[in-house]
Amino acid sequence: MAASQFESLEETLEKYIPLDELKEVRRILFGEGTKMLELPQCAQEAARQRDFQLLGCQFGAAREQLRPPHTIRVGLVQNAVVLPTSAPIMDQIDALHRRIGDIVEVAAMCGVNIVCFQEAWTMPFAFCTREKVPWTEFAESAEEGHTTRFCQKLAEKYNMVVVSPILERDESHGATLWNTAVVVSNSGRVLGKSRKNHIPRVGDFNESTYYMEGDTGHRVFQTQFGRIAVNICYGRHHPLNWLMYSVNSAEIIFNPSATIGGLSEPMWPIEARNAAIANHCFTCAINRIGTEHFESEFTSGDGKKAHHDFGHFYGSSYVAAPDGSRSPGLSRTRDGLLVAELDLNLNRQISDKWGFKMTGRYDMYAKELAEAVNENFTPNIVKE
Ligand SMILES: NC(=O)NCCC(=O)O
Repeated sequence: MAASQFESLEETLEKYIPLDELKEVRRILFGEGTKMLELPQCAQEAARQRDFQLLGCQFGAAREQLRPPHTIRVGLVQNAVVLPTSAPIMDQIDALHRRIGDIVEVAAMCGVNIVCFQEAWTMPFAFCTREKVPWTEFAESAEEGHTTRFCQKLAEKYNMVVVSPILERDESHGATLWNTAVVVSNSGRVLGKSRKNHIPRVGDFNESTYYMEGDTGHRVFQTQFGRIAVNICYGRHHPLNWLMYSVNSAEIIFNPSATIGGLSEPMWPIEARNAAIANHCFTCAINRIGTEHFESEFTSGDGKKAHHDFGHFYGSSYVAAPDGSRSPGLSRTRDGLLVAELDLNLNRQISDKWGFKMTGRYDMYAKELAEAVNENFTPNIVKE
């Protein structure tokens, strides 16, 4: 079966594992913390009509005497591009706006407080081509662009924080390009932006042709619903990147991504989940779906034949919790909305239990790392 047809690991497990063993398999693979979340009938019907998967799950926390539950809902959106990559740029962007508008309306029916879209959601993931034209024309101002205006309308209409990862054009700094997530508050105002810290140089991910490593550090955004941060795609391979958002007190770290089966699929279920465990926070990993075809052939610089596509973006978006549990993944092949209810009290409860923030030797790591980046560093190896 082709990768682009295999629906999901969860579906295969359910199909073939006997019911009495499935419970244990699920406990070991996904942890005990997640329950399915009942979503309104009208939302389910709308998702069916609009042809996307709608999945709900719930992460609880123990009741406390002094703090009320801190329950909020996040929405993770994964989607394929709507029009061919050769269509006029504005038509491609507007078609994606319409698709996302339809999905966000359903997120609102499900009571979502914070929604996050996939990396560079307004465009095909064209960086594999290394062509500047026409792809750089998809770039927009983070503060005043057409897409930010669109997200502001959604945010205000639905009282929802919107995390919108785009290709940014920064006119104030020499019209430079960045891979940026814009965070729009539920008031409709732009709260700020966070740029991708780590730029891939692997396989067909030739993004360094277009933009450089981000300069916004590890900022965290205080929203009405909780403190959030955005670790864009390739940053998920860097445990210290996750750590630094957590050092700045993020309660939820979103990881909008674009990645393909041939490259990263076995790593996908582990990295964001491990980050949730290691940092006592929630993480939300989002990946696009589909196969995007580009008119000009490009090579991967590996001696193999030139080709017109990247391979299959495998979706599988999921939420992971600090206790090690995780939601089921969305489909590998369909557009989808994952609605997850989180009790953010779980973060401190797990921190009190495991104490990684206490047992972590940050002073020692900081000192040794400061030495390691020194020009005269020699590795600390004991030899006979
Ligand atoms: N978009 C992006 O950074 N992809 C790189 C490949 C990966 O991280 O799996």
